[in-house]
Amino acid sequence: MASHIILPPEDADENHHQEEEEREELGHDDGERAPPEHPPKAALPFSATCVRISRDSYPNLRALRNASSVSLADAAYVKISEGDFGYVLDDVPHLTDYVPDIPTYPNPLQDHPAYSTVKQYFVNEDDTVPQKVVVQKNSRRGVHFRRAGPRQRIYFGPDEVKACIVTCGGLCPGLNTVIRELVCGLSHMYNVNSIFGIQNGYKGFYSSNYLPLTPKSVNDIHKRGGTVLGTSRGGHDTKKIVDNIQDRGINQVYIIGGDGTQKGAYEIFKEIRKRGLKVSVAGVPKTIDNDIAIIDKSFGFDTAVEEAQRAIDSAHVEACSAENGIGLVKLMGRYSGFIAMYATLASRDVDCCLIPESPFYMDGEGGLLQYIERRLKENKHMVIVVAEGAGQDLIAKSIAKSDQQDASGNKLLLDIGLWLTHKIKEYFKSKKMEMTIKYIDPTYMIRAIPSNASDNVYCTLLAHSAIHGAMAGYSFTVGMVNGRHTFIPFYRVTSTRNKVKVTDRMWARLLSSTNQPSFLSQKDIDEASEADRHANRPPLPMGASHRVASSFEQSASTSSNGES
Ligand SMILES: Nc1ncnc2c1ncn2[C@@H]1O[C@H](COP(=O)(O)OP(=O)(O)OP(=O)(O)O)[C@@H](O)[C@H]1O
Ligand SMILES: O=P(O)(O)OC[C@H]1O[C@](O)(CO)[C@@H](O)[C@@H]1O
Ligand SMILES: [Mg+2]
Repeated sequence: MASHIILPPEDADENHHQEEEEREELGHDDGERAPPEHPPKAALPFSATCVRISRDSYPNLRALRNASSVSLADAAYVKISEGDFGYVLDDVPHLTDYVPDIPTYPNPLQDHPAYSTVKQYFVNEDDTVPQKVVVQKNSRRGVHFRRAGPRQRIYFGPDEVKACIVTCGGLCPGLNTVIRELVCGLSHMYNVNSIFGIQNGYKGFYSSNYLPLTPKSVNDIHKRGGTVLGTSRGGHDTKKIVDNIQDRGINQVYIIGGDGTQKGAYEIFKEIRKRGLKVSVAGVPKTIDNDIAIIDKSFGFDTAVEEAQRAIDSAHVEACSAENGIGLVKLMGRYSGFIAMYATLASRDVDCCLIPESPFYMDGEGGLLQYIERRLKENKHMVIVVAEGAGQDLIAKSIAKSDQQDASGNKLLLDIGLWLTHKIKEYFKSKKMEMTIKYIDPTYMIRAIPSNASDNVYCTLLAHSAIHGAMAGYSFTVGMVNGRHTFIPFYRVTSTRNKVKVTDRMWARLLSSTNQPSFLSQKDIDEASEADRHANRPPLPMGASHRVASSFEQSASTSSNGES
């Protein structure tokens, strides 16, 4: 039988007595809103034995935190189930973990004219999806996530649901499609009529009126770029947000946004759980940079790569039409160069791609300037694609450092495109070599457009999975893992960022397609491998159980969205 492990919360006081421990484990504090008088026993939605690890049975909690990036406070929300042959389920929280005696209802989809004909429409409660699909003969089964999809029984009555939707962070193609499909899906599949839009990001929870949304009012929005709800950075005030959720009787919260937004969603969930509220929180991960951990790909990414082609094509035309012409295109990617890498691979006209994950240098043997000179002498033109986060260390050396941040605390970047243009011009002037450089910065153009056909379908599936999960009482970030939709614990998508691995075959393909130098020394490669190893190490439970820990270690050896 599977065993279910709930790790205890952080507490420095080793002599804390049992009752307080239990209250804390359930996330209660002594704030204004009193927790339920009798903390309920977790009714596990997964057939499992619940093993609560006490301070005695697990004395080395600080070591756990040190060995992994999950804080001990967050460890209270981690749900791990073990099965045979090294099977581990990294489960998501459920309302029954902390709200007692919730009635359940048959899923109305069983009588729905469209869905009831589907054979095996409902997902088996025990279905899970492996994080790692490439295995060897003797591999342990490894880490799994709960499979998304409609459940036979739901935890909200037909007229009970009051849902809200918020979009946060930067724009991304497909935001409006997700909003549309959440509204239409809730209404058409579960007969929910009370749906509200939160305006302008997190701060809209407490500073703006909630916007009533109906299938009619969102009918055409997927054809438009941006978000009809508005978005913003900053303004996340957990207490105020949850006060408003509680005061307005909202019981399903759909949160669309990137890594920062999902961190915010996690904080909201924790506060909701602390207060013992019957509210599901469903995160839909969004980021054009495709840097969200665990998931195969974020929505809007395909559209962005496609749109980037237009800029690269223009750069190529400009470069080919001038004597020693250089076309330079800057694409988005603050910490991860996925858009630049995929746009380069798709285009085949690019001679050099620079990304944040692969350091480069300008001068001397093997440097960028020498490569550009050689390429111009060979081809008479060249195209360079640079991700906005690339080369920031180089700029910082030559320009007085400005450590500015945006409202969410993200570092504001210096313009690598302008800096490169200047450096390249200077170099060829000193060499007295004729050349022309055209710098194209389409950054906002690639994210302000509506999503393409495949992203539209992807957005629909993500929205539907989010709805099914919330109706079934889970709180989670939805995401595709190895081609299957899953419910992923918040802490998993927020604790690391997905990056291009310069030691993987995909980057090697790029180098072979552009013929650019790798700019990497053996030391850089070793450091990159080490960084990959750390970034991939799941933030979990060294020592919670040898079997669990080793399954996590094993899952770390292959990332789901890195290599093909
Ligand atoms: N650690 C955090 N805890 C709580 N809220 C956060 C945290 N980090 C960011 N947020 C909130 O999430 C929202 C969006 O964050 P951010 O601006 O970083 O964008 P994002 O969601 O990462 O999207 P993207 O980077 O793709 O544009 C902001 O309102 C911000 O206040
Ligand atoms: O200028 P804004 O709106 O803050 O957005 C810029 C950032 O947003 C992102 O697109 C992520 O959404 C980054 O690549 C980029 O640096
Ligand atoms: Mg972000």
